[in-house]
Amino acid sequence: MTGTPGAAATRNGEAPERSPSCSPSYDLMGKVMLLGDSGVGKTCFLIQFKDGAFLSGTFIATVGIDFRNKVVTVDGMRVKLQIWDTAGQERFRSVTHAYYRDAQALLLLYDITNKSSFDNIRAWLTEIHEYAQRDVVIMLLGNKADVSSERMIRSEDGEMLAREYGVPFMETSAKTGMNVELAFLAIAKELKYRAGRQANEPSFQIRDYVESQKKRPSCCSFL
Ligand SMILES: Nc1nc2c(ncn2[C@@H]2O[C@H](COP(=O)(O)OP(=O)(O)OP(=O)(O)O)[C@@H](O)[C@H]2O)c(=O)[nH]1
Repeated sequence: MTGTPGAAATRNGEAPERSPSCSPSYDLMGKVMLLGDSGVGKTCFLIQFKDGAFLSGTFIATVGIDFRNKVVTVDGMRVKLQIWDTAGQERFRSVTHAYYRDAQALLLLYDITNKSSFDNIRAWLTEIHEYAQRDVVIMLLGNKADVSSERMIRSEDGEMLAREYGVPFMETSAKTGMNVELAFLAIAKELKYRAGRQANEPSFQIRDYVESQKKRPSCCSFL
Protein backbone atom coordinates (compact mmCIF):
# COMPACT_ATOMS: atom_id res chain seq x y z
CA MET A 1 0.00 0.00 0.00
CA THR A 2 1.39 3.40 -0.86
CA GLY A 3 -0.80 5.94 0.83
CA THR A 4 -3.78 6.84 2.90
CA PRO A 5 -6.50 9.33 1.97
CA GLY A 6 -4.85 12.74 2.09
CA ALA A 7 -1.31 11.38 2.55
CA ALA A 8 1.50 13.73 1.52
CA ALA A 9 3.32 11.56 -1.01
CA THR A 10 3.15 8.19 -2.70
CA ARG A 11 5.43 5.88 -4.64
CA ASN A 12 5.50 7.95 -7.81
CA GLY A 13 6.73 10.97 -5.81
CA GLU A 14 3.89 13.32 -6.66
CA ALA A 15 2.00 15.01 -3.85
CA PRO A 16 -1.79 14.63 -3.94
CA GLU A 17 -2.74 18.30 -3.77
CA ARG A 18 -6.02 19.15 -2.11
CA SER A 19 -6.26 22.74 -3.27
CA PRO A 20 -4.36 24.92 -5.69
CA SER A 21 -1.49 26.82 -4.06
CA CYS A 22 -0.28 30.36 -5.02
CA SER A 23 -0.06 29.98 -8.79
CA PRO A 24 -1.70 26.78 -9.90
CA SER A 25 -0.98 25.58 -13.42
CA TYR A 26 -4.57 24.51 -13.78
CA ASP A 27 -8.05 25.97 -13.38
CA LEU A 28 -9.88 23.01 -11.94
CA MET A 29 -8.95 19.77 -10.29
CA GLY A 30 -10.81 16.48 -10.19
CA LYS A 31 -10.20 13.15 -8.52
CA VAL A 32 -10.78 10.13 -10.72
CA MET A 33 -10.57 6.48 -9.63
CA LEU A 34 -9.97 3.41 -11.75
CA LEU A 35 -11.95 0.41 -10.55
CA GLY A 36 -12.51 -3.16 -11.71
CA ASP A 37 -11.33 -6.71 -11.15
CA SER A 38 -7.66 -7.57 -10.90
CA GLY A 39 -6.04 -7.90 -14.32
CA VAL A 40 -8.59 -5.91 -16.37
CA GLY A 41 -5.88 -3.39 -17.23
CA LYS A 42 -6.34 -0.43 -14.88
CA THR A 43 -2.64 0.26 -14.38
CA CYS A 44 -1.92 -0.09 -18.11
CA PHE A 45 -4.85 2.20 -18.88
CA LEU A 46 -3.43 4.89 -16.61
CA ILE A 47 0.10 4.53 -17.96
CA GLN A 48 -1.15 4.70 -21.55
CA PHE A 49 -2.94 7.95 -20.72
CA LYS A 50 -0.12 9.47 -18.69
CA ASP A 51 2.92 8.37 -20.73
CA GLY A 52 1.53 7.00 -24.02
CA ALA A 53 3.18 3.65 -23.32
CA PHE A 54 1.99 0.09 -22.82
CA LEU A 55 3.40 -2.16 -20.13
CA SER A 56 3.58 -5.61 -21.63
CA GLY A 57 5.14 -8.68 -20.09
CA THR A 58 4.71 -10.00 -16.59
CA PHE A 59 1.57 -8.88 -14.83
CA ILE A 60 2.33 -7.27 -11.47
CA ALA A 61 -0.85 -6.73 -9.47
CA THR A 62 -1.26 -3.33 -7.83
CA VAL A 63 -0.86 -3.36 -4.07
CA GLY A 64 -3.31 -1.03 -2.34
CA ILE A 65 -3.57 2.21 -4.29
CA ASP A 66 -1.39 4.63 -6.24
CA PHE A 67 -1.99 7.80 -8.21
CA ARG A 68 -0.75 10.01 -11.06
CA ASN A 69 -1.62 13.55 -12.10
CA LYS A 70 -2.23 14.82 -15.61
CA VAL A 71 -3.50 18.17 -16.79
CA VAL A 72 -5.78 18.18 -19.83
CA THR A 73 -7.19 21.22 -21.59
CA VAL A 74 -10.87 21.18 -22.45
CA ASP A 75 -12.55 24.16 -24.12
CA GLY A 76 -9.70 26.40 -23.01
CA MET A 77 -9.80 25.29 -19.38
CA ARG A 78 -6.93 23.34 -17.79
CA VAL A 79 -8.29 20.49 -15.73
CA LYS A 80 -5.90 18.65 -13.47
CA LEU A 81 -6.95 15.03 -13.13
CA GLN A 82 -5.64 13.24 -10.08
CA ILE A 83 -6.06 9.64 -11.09
CA TRP A 84 -6.07 6.90 -8.50
CA ASP A 85 -5.22 3.39 -9.60
CA THR A 86 -6.74 0.87 -7.23
CA ALA A 87 -5.90 -2.78 -6.62
CA GLY A 88 -8.57 -5.03 -8.07
CA GLN A 89 -7.86 -7.89 -5.70
CA GLU A 90 -10.55 -8.57 -3.12
CA ARG A 91 -8.15 -8.37 -0.18
CA PHE A 92 -7.49 -4.66 -0.83
CA ARG A 93 -11.16 -3.63 -1.06
CA SER A 94 -11.38 -2.15 2.42
CA VAL A 95 -8.38 0.05 1.62
CA THR A 96 -9.88 1.40 -1.59
CA HIS A 97 -13.34 2.03 -0.09
CA ALA A 98 -11.83 4.84 1.95
CA TYR A 99 -10.90 6.66 -1.26
CA TYR A 100 -14.30 6.51 -2.95
CA ARG A 101 -15.85 9.27 -0.88
CA ASP A 102 -14.13 12.28 -2.40
CA ALA A 103 -13.83 10.96 -5.96
CA GLN A 104 -15.69 13.00 -8.56
CA ALA A 105 -15.43 10.35 -11.26
CA LEU A 106 -15.01 6.59 -11.50
CA LEU A 107 -13.82 4.63 -14.52
CA LEU A 108 -15.09 1.09 -14.09
CA LEU A 109 -13.25 -1.43 -16.27
CA TYR A 110 -13.89 -5.00 -17.30
CA ASP A 111 -11.85 -7.14 -19.66
CA ILE A 112 -13.71 -8.16 -22.84
CA THR A 113 -11.79 -11.47 -22.82
CA ASN A 114 -12.75 -12.31 -19.23
CA LYS A 115 -16.42 -13.07 -18.54
CA SER A 116 -16.20 -12.97 -14.76
CA SER A 117 -14.75 -9.46 -14.86
CA PHE A 118 -17.92 -8.43 -16.75
CA ASP A 119 -20.24 -10.39 -14.47
CA ASN A 120 -18.69 -8.65 -11.46
CA ILE A 121 -19.56 -5.18 -12.77
CA ARG A 122 -22.93 -5.25 -11.00
CA ALA A 123 -21.18 -5.97 -7.68
CA TRP A 124 -18.78 -3.09 -8.36
CA LEU A 125 -21.73 -0.78 -9.02
CA THR A 126 -23.37 -1.86 -5.77
CA GLU A 127 -20.15 -1.07 -3.95
CA ILE A 128 -19.92 2.30 -5.70
CA HIS A 129 -23.44 3.20 -4.66
CA GLU A 130 -22.57 2.28 -1.10
CA TYR A 131 -19.30 4.18 -0.77
CA ALA A 132 -19.11 6.92 -3.41
CA GLN A 133 -20.82 10.31 -3.63
CA ARG A 134 -24.33 10.14 -5.05
CA ASP A 135 -23.53 12.39 -8.00
CA VAL A 136 -20.21 10.75 -8.89
CA VAL A 137 -19.61 10.46 -12.66
CA ILE A 138 -19.34 6.80 -13.67
CA MET A 139 -18.11 5.44 -17.00
CA LEU A 140 -18.10 1.77 -17.98
CA LEU A 141 -15.15 0.61 -20.10
CA GLY A 142 -14.66 -2.74 -21.83
CA ASN A 143 -10.87 -2.94 -22.02
CA LYS A 144 -8.53 -5.12 -24.15
CA ALA A 145 -10.61 -4.50 -27.26
CA ASP A 146 -7.45 -5.19 -29.29
CA VAL A 147 -7.66 -8.93 -28.44
CA SER A 148 -10.56 -9.69 -30.75
CA SER A 149 -9.71 -13.39 -31.11
CA GLU A 150 -10.33 -14.02 -27.38
CA ARG A 151 -13.40 -11.84 -27.00
CA MET A 152 -15.99 -13.26 -24.54
CA ILE A 153 -18.22 -10.20 -24.12
CA ARG A 154 -20.02 -8.62 -27.04
CA SER A 155 -19.88 -4.88 -27.35
CA GLU A 156 -23.69 -4.85 -27.32
CA ASP A 157 -23.73 -6.49 -23.87
CA GLY A 158 -21.52 -3.73 -22.51
CA GLU A 159 -23.79 -1.13 -24.13
CA MET A 160 -26.88 -2.77 -22.63
CA LEU A 161 -25.47 -2.92 -19.11
CA ALA A 162 -24.36 0.70 -19.32
CA ARG A 163 -27.79 1.77 -20.53
CA GLU A 164 -29.41 -0.07 -17.63
CA TYR A 165 -27.35 1.97 -15.17
CA GLY A 166 -27.53 5.19 -17.20
CA VAL A 167 -23.76 5.51 -17.64
CA PRO A 168 -21.61 6.13 -20.73
CA PHE A 169 -19.84 3.15 -22.25
CA MET A 170 -17.05 2.43 -24.66
CA GLU A 171 -14.58 -0.28 -25.48
CA THR A 172 -10.94 0.63 -24.99
CA SER A 173 -7.45 -0.71 -25.41
CA ALA A 174 -4.68 0.22 -23.04
CA LYS A 175 -2.39 -1.48 -25.55
CA THR A 176 -3.23 0.50 -28.69
CA GLY A 177 -4.56 3.55 -26.84
CA MET A 178 -8.02 3.25 -28.41
CA ASN A 179 -10.45 5.58 -26.58
CA VAL A 180 -8.11 5.97 -23.60
CA GLU A 181 -7.65 9.71 -23.90
CA LEU A 182 -11.30 10.16 -24.79
CA ALA A 183 -12.39 8.57 -21.50
CA PHE A 184 -10.42 11.12 -19.49
CA LEU A 185 -11.35 14.04 -21.74
CA ALA A 186 -15.04 13.22 -21.37
CA ILE A 187 -14.61 13.14 -17.59
CA ALA A 188 -12.73 16.46 -17.65
CA LYS A 189 -15.46 18.05 -19.78
CA GLU A 190 -18.15 16.83 -17.42
CA LEU A 191 -16.26 18.16 -14.37
CA LYS A 192 -15.73 21.49 -16.11
CA TYR A 193 -19.39 21.68 -16.99
CA ARG A 194 -20.44 20.89 -13.45
CA ALA A 195 -18.05 23.43 -11.95
CA GLY A 196 -19.15 26.29 -14.15
CA ARG A 197 -22.78 25.42 -14.77
CA GLN A 198 -24.91 28.50 -15.30
CA ALA A 199 -28.62 28.81 -15.77
CA ASN A 200 -28.50 29.66 -19.48
CA GLU A 201 -25.55 27.42 -20.42
CA PRO A 202 -26.38 24.63 -22.89
CA SER A 203 -26.14 21.36 -20.98
CA PHE A 204 -23.30 18.93 -21.57
CA GLN A 205 -24.38 15.31 -21.87
CA ILE A 206 -21.43 13.01 -21.27
CA ARG A 207 -23.18 9.98 -22.80
CA ASP A 208 -23.95 11.85 -26.04
CA TYR A 209 -20.40 13.17 -26.16
CA VAL A 210 -18.89 9.70 -25.73
CA GLU A 211 -21.25 8.19 -28.31
CA SER A 212 -20.31 10.83 -30.86
CA GLN A 213 -16.56 10.57 -30.30
CA LYS A 214 -15.77 6.96 -29.53
CA LYS A 215 -13.99 4.62 -31.91
CA ARG A 216 -15.53 1.20 -32.33
CA PRO A 217 -13.34 -1.84 -32.87
CA SER A 218 -14.01 -3.23 -36.33
CA CYS A 219 -13.85 -6.74 -34.90
CA CYS A 220 -17.04 -7.08 -32.92
CA SER A 221 -20.04 -6.67 -35.15
CA PHE A 222 -20.06 -10.34 -36.12
CA LEU A 223 -20.43 -11.54 -32.52
N1 LIG B 1 -3.86 -7.01 -24.99
C1 LIG B 1 -4.04 -6.18 -23.97
N2 LIG B 1 -3.50 -6.49 -22.77
C2 LIG B 1 -3.71 -5.62 -21.75
C3 LIG B 1 -4.47 -4.44 -21.90
N3 LIG B 1 -4.49 -3.80 -20.72
C4 LIG B 1 -3.78 -4.54 -19.87
N4 LIG B 1 -3.31 -5.64 -20.47
C5 LIG B 1 -2.51 -6.71 -19.85
O1 LIG B 1 -3.31 -7.24 -18.78
C6 LIG B 1 -2.51 -7.54 -17.65
C7 LIG B 1 -3.04 -6.83 -16.42
O2 LIG B 1 -2.91 -5.42 -16.59
P1 LIG B 1 -2.87 -4.42 -15.35
O3 LIG B 1 -2.97 -3.04 -15.90
O4 LIG B 1 -1.72 -4.68 -14.46
O5 LIG B 1 -4.21 -4.84 -14.58
P2 LIG B 1 -4.89 -4.17 -13.30
O6 LIG B 1 -6.34 -4.03 -13.57
O7 LIG B 1 -4.18 -2.91 -12.92
O8 LIG B 1 -4.66 -5.28 -12.19
P3 LIG B 1 -4.62 -5.10 -10.57
O9 LIG B 1 -3.49 -4.16 -10.29
O10 LIG B 1 -4.39 -6.46 -9.99
O11 LIG B 1 -5.95 -4.56 -10.15
C8 LIG B 1 -1.08 -7.15 -18.02
O12 LIG B 1 -0.39 -8.33 -18.44
C9 LIG B 1 -1.23 -6.20 -19.19
O13 LIG B 1 -0.14 -6.24 -20.08
C10 LIG B 1 -5.04 -4.15 -23.20
O14 LIG B 1 -5.74 -3.16 -23.44
N5 LIG B 1 -4.79 -5.08 -24.19
